Amino acid sequence: MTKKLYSALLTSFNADGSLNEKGTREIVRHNIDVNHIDGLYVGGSTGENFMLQTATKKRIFEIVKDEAGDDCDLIAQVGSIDLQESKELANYVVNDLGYKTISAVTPFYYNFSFPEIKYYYDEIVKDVDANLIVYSIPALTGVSLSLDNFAKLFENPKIIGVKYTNADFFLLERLRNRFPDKKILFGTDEMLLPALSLGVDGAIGSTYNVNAARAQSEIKAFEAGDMKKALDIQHQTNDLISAILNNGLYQTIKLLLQDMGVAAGYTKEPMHKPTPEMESVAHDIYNKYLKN
Ligand SMILES: CC(=O)N[C@@H]([C@@H](O)[C@H](O)[C@H](O)CO)[C@@H](O)CC(=O)C(=O)O
Repeated sequence: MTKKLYSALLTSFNADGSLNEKGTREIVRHNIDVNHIDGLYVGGSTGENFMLQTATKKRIFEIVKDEAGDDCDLIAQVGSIDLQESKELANYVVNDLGYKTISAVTPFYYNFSFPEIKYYYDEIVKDVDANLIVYSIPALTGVSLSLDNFAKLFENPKIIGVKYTNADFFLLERLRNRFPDKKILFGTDEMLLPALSLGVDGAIGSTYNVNAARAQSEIKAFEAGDMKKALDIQHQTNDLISAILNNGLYQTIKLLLQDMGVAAGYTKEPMHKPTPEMESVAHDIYNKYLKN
């Protein structure tokens, strides 16, 4: 399989919202030992990163690096609307922990100009010996980068690609066509097959924590030219994802991991803890789509 599959790593929290180190380590191990994942995207949306204090973010990066070692590729998402925090996190994960690749979400909330966004990225990566992958997720940040915006960001040789979580497949095709040597990792699990057909280098997503086997089979079928099999698998995957989304995304993935024997813990407030109904639905989803 030449296309790489990364899990957007979940973080395990205790009922009181504190970090559950043991559970987070179990999620890492499950991805490596059971999912045979190519890599982990640490500190992203799925890790509930944007609700965490700097010290907690640092502890998670440290735990994951300690647990994973060199067993899989690691990308540390250090983006923040506090540029100083992003630079502090970049310096910590690269110089203290040994991460080789960092990522940063487009700065959001204050409607930054593109020159301010370019400054943000160049500042984050300039003082560390690492490469950076832009994290573009317009639906959640409200920041849509144009093809020319990407071209300007990519002028920095340390900015090696993009985690593209966007339904705009025309822009995706234009990016692939114009930047054949930049890494494009696709972030919408429901649309993996169309993204593969446009030539992405791989995928990063939340549902791969529990559905990596199907995604790997889909990629293998695609690479073997069996589009019918690949589409059949995408249909199965999207039945699963629809059920997960309808039941509560991160809560349900954590409940599914618990059915797999992984202490995935709770989500962080204000996200609600699962209700008995959600727990029952998650068990049904596991039994229907994931039980071996
Ligand atoms: C908002 C969100 O969670 N997006 C996911 C997807 O994997 C998404 O959960 C999946 O496609 C189901 O909708 C990823 O793009 C996010 C991601 O990679 C990250 O955690 O940074």
